[in-house]
Amino acid sequence: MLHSNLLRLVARGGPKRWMSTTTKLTSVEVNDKTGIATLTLNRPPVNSQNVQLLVDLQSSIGEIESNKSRGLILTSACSNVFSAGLDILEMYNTDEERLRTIWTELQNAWIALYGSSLPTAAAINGHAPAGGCLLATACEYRVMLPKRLIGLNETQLGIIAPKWLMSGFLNVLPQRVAERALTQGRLFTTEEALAEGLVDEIANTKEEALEKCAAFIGSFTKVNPLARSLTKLQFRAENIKEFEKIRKKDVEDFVALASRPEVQKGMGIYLENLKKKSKK
Ligand SMILES: CCCC/C=C\CC(=O)SCCNC(=O)CCNC(=O)[C@H](O)C(C)(C)COP(=O)(O)OP(=O)(O)OC[C@H]1O[C@@H](n2cnc3c(N)ncnc32)[C@H](O)[C@@H]1OP(=O)(O)O
Repeated sequence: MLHSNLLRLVARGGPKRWMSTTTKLTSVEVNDKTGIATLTLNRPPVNSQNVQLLVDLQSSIGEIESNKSRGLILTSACSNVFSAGLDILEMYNTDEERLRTIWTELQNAWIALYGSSLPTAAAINGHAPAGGCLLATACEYRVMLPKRLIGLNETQLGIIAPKWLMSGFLNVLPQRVAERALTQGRLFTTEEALAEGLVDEIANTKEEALEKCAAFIGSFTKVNPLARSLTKLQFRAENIKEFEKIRKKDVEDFVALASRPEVQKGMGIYLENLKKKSKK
């Protein structure tokens, strides 16, 4: 009996169980041994964040919080991209109501992750521009694969990242470095990101990145969970309060900006260039 149970565990790749299926654009797997949940973004080819991905992400975070996991690791099912940020195709040539929904769900996903009381870590197994960087910096710890890119490149698209979107970035980078990077729309290589403190460690494989994230979460084993989470949230309270004050206006500001003809035109050109590059 014991032997056949062990064989089943080995066949499943160790003491893991699936908590939700991949019919959604995210999936959750909890390691029975460590109690740590891995939340995987699964929208190939680049995990661009459409409304559904953002809604599924919130639902997976809620699931992990309610199943009493010990921590959350965010990662990607795409081989070379953590997340390419907001789905530009969804923002291009659309109506104001859709833009309102996109931005509201981005806000909801960010606050669910940034304000989570659980220990959170990102195993950044690929590029993480814009909204990808937003999710990674909403976590408490980041481990990234070599020779990938991460940063907030919004100004390159002719758009302005609002204050809340910069919060995580500003939590980890000195103001001087953050200001320069944001105004330049700079994407950091993994190695530059490590040198500046934007990521905490480099790992050579996704598995190693997941292990390093799990070790970070494991470092809280001897800390009282309530004391830990209240301390974390004290650090984040000011940013969360400021965000709550402006969140409705921020949606309307985004809709006004994103529907401007010159911004729409810029998105069209940006998309065309992306497509040209991917066909090369
Ligand atoms: C007023 C608006 C405010 C918006 C504010 C904020 C935040 C945002 O998140 S805006 C999104 C900004 N994102 C980017 O600038 C990233 C763009 N993508 C890339 O740089 C690369 O794709 C990336 C480095 C992530 C990956 O490179 P590759 O692995 O080489 O993949 P490809 O470039 O070949 O892409 C494959 C395929 O995906 C399409 N794609 C890529 N990114 C997006 C995106 N963000 N939205 C929609 N579609 C995207 C790309 O065009 C290719 O499509 P096909 O040509 O049809 O294969």
